Amino acid sequence: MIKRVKTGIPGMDEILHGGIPERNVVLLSGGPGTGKSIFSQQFLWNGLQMGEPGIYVALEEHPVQVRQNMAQFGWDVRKYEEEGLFAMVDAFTAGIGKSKEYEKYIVHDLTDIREFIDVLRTAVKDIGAKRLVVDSVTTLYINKPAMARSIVMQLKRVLAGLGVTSIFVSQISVGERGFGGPGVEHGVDGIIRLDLDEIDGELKRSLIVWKMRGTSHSMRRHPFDITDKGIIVYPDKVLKRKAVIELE
Ligand SMILES: Nc1ncnc2c1ncn2[C@@H]1O[C@H](COP(=O)(O)OP(=O)(O)OP(=O)(O)O)[C@@H](O)[C@H]1O
Repeated sequence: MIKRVKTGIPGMDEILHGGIPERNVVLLSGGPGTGKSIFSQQFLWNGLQMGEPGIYVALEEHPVQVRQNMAQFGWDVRKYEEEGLFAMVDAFTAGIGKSKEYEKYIVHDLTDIREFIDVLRTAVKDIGAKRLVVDSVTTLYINKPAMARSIVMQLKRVLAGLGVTSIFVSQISVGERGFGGPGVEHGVDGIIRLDLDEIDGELKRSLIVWKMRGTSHSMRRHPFDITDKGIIVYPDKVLKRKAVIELE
């Protein structure tokens, strides 16, 4: 029996037939505002509630902002940071400004993937992390798409080797069909895609598990909502992009 890591996101583990197989690297792909950051923060918060330490690698937003955003959903990570069960990796400020005074883990040069990996490895070992989120992995290779696969594979080797289950956030454009480029898509162990579609004059959220090595999973497109408590997925409903169908 493979071990699974429960996302704890209502409805999501049913779609994954129990959870994400341990050590998988999952690409969480979607356009702007589709809920990628909230999904991955909820994954880490739920891990903390289950006694699994986690790491959030912030490349898109200031770590202070990330903590604030999480607290809005009731996910106040500061206590866990003090207890050494949660770590924020600041890959946003490059250590410029006040950050260097209170951030413990800082990546100074994003073009140096070795430094990036070293900081992650140190953080994982320090807190005994079981879960890790890179938000977003796209930022690491936005200016060098030819390096995308190599960067993702290096990260995957190190993280899986350390026993961590990871979510890599992948940013795509509105209407883009893929998930972040062929090199990356084939390299990762799983792909979950979040979508936002205008249907009858209203934006509807849905997600689909496109692949997940090590397990069967729902092959349907499921609607989901974002609420004050985070994401809720509806495993008994299917979004046909024209209408929501209730399953028996
Ligand atoms: N409390 C809330 N209740 C309902 N919806 C919310 C709430 N807070 C945020 N949202 C929705 O979540 C969206 C932002 O989600 P998130 O930051 O996870 O997106 P993202 O996919 O990471 O986007 P980007 O790639 O642009 O950073 C907002 O646009 C809003 O629609």
